[in-house]
Amino acid sequence: MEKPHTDYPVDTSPHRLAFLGAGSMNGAILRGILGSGVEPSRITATVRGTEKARDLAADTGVVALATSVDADANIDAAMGADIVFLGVKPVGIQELCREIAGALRPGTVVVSVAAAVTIDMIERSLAPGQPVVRSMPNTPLTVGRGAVGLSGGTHATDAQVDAVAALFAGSGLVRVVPEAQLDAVSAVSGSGPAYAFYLAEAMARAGEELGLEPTLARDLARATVAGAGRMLEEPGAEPSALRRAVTSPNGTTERAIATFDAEGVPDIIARAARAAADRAAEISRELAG
Ligand SMILES: NC(=O)C1=CN([C@@H]2O[C@H](COP(=O)(O)OP(=O)(O)OC[C@H]3O[C@@H](n4cnc5c(N)ncnc54)[C@H](OP(=O)(O)O)[C@@H]3O)[C@@H](O)[C@H]2O)C=CC1
Ligand SMILES: O=C(O)[C@@H]1CCC=N1
Repeated sequence: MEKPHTDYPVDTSPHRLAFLGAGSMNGAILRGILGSGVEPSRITATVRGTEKARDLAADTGVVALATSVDADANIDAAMGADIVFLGVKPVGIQELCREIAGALRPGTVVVSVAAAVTIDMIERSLAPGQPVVRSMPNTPLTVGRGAVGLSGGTHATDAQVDAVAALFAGSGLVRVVPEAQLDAVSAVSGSGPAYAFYLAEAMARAGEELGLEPTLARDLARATVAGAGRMLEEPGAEPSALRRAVTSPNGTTERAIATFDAEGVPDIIARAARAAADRAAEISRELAG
């Protein structure tokens, strides 16, 4: 797989990894890491359902355990691991931490991918001194095109944060940020793939309204959003310059962009991102009780 832009060397060390919860997000991280060349034999994953565990093992080659039939699955997976990725919903993170706390070695790094669960909440649910990294990844990691913000906890050394960054680096852009910025990262890149897919959905509907066959409208929209995204990966690519290159003076695109501007689309996007960040803060308050 072609390597995305990153400032971190890609991990080549023989860490053993555990993915506790392997749904949309942890599943995407797992597949991205495998795509960057990490051996499946280094990875144990857990899910609740047996069928999901079977499918995951068949699809990826990792060991996949189901908590519904093996009550100790999370403990068994965490016990041998150097780095443990917590990939359950925010409301389940602290309980999962308490479940595995006694199985972790002092040097095992616990990486949360959950929105809104603070480092403090995670550290308080683990043994004192356990290294924690809080991350905000996104699902394009699965195709090696992710974006990840991460922050080290109180007991995580720079080397441990770098080791986690290096794991992500094989499948996406990685930036270490202050924890206070992670809700903003979530609002831009964590949720961001959904915004791009939403645009593709809306463009397809617009094509249909203009008389295109539904399949044609969907294919055109999909190819266009994917193609535009690919252009943004070229060295030195600037969204505004690429947009201007499509926009002929007094042409068709100019009329479309003027409509977006007149309808306040940039403001709507800013308000949507603000709503996402506010929701993260709200979930943090709910979890803190
Ligand atoms: N989806 C996204 O784009 C992003 C998600 N996140 C974060 O990722 C986390 C997971 O979200 P997402 O992947 O969307 O959710 P999913 O529901 O897709 O995945 C959750 C996974 O956790 C498993 N699971 C639930 N409880 C347990 C348990 N006690 N032990 C082991 N496995 C368990 C589920 O198993 P089963 O499948 O068998 O039910 C499932 O595989 C959330 O905290 C979210 O904030 C962060 C950034 C982006
Ligand atoms: O929607 C959510 O809560 C998660 C966090 C960012 C993307 N998905």
